[in-house]
Amino acid sequence: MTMKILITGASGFLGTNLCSQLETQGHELIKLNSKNCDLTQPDSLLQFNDLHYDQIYHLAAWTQAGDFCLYHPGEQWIINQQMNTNVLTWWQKHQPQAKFICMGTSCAYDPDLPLVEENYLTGMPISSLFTYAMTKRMLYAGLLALNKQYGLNYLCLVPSTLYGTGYHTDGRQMHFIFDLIRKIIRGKLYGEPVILWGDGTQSRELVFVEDFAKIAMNLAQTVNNDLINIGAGEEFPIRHFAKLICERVGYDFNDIQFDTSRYVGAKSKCLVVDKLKQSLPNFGLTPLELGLTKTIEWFWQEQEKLVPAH
Ligand SMILES: C[C@H]1O[C@H](OP(=O)(O)OP(=O)(O)OC[C@H]2O[C@@H](n3cnc4c(=O)[nH]c(N)nc43)[C@H](O)[C@@H]2O)[C@@H](O)[C@@H](O)C1=O
Repeated sequence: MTMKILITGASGFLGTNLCSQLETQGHELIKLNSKNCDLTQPDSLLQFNDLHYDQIYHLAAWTQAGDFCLYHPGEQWIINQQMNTNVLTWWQKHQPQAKFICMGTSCAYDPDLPLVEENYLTGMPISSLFTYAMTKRMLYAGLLALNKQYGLNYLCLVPSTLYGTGYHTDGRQMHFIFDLIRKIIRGKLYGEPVILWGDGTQSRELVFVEDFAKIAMNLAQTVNNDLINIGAGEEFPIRHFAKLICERVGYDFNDIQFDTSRYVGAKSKCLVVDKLKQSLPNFGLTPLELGLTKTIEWFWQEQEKLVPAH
């Protein structure tokens, strides 16, 4: 069955991948981005009322990786609250028949508790990401409220860090895996020192973006009114990722320096994925080694933008 689907954040990293897979399935897409629809404006979505959507994917969020959240909490609160409120209001008023699928964040969890769905609204998020985390908790609170009062149907997906081809190339701060690749390639090409943040023992897990998009599309068809973690279920220290990249780029891992004065964030961040496994028992993720090889190949293709000589 082909569907009418509206997507916010459609030109972002996940949005691009998701749209291309939805298009392959023949769905009719309305793709929104910050250029064709300013979601901070209350009436910005009214122009899309002509269609009645089967699904709305709300992917847009105002954030960047690295230490960006430390320095922009005020803007993050205002912009994300405005966007989420406007999108939810429009859904309730004009598109209540649509299934609403949106993104949570792993940093909403209290790092001292197990990262299991029941704890999403429990305890305190890590202080460096507090504001962003709380806006995502409020988005989820909005889903619960609209479901309770109006019976609207939602799905909230909580991703671990995504990686793969098609990440942004416009100079915004990068999630660690892309920054590691960028720095190690620069070390290889230009002999620049490779300086990573922290002592490299902090751990993260990765999910290949194409896998994430497939999982999201699958769960959107089968799961109603729930919040589900989407992770690999296995995390590795930053050093491990750096070693894998060094092997593929041809750079000596022993030449890497670690700056313990830089942003570290959570020491560990591995989502409990029991619910995901119950919902999709047969789904296998792209192995890390393969996903990393593909991501590095894409980096080389984008060399001019991602690792320019100056
Ligand atoms: C999904 C989630 O993702 C983000 O949270 P994060 O996981 O803390 O951020 P990250 O990917 O930038 O770093 C992961 C780890 O890697 C270490 N690290 C080492 N060396 C580099 C480095 O060179 N660059 C970066 N960026 N990190 C480095 C860094 O110190 C940290 O320990 C938030 O944007 C948040 O908004 C969010 O939702």
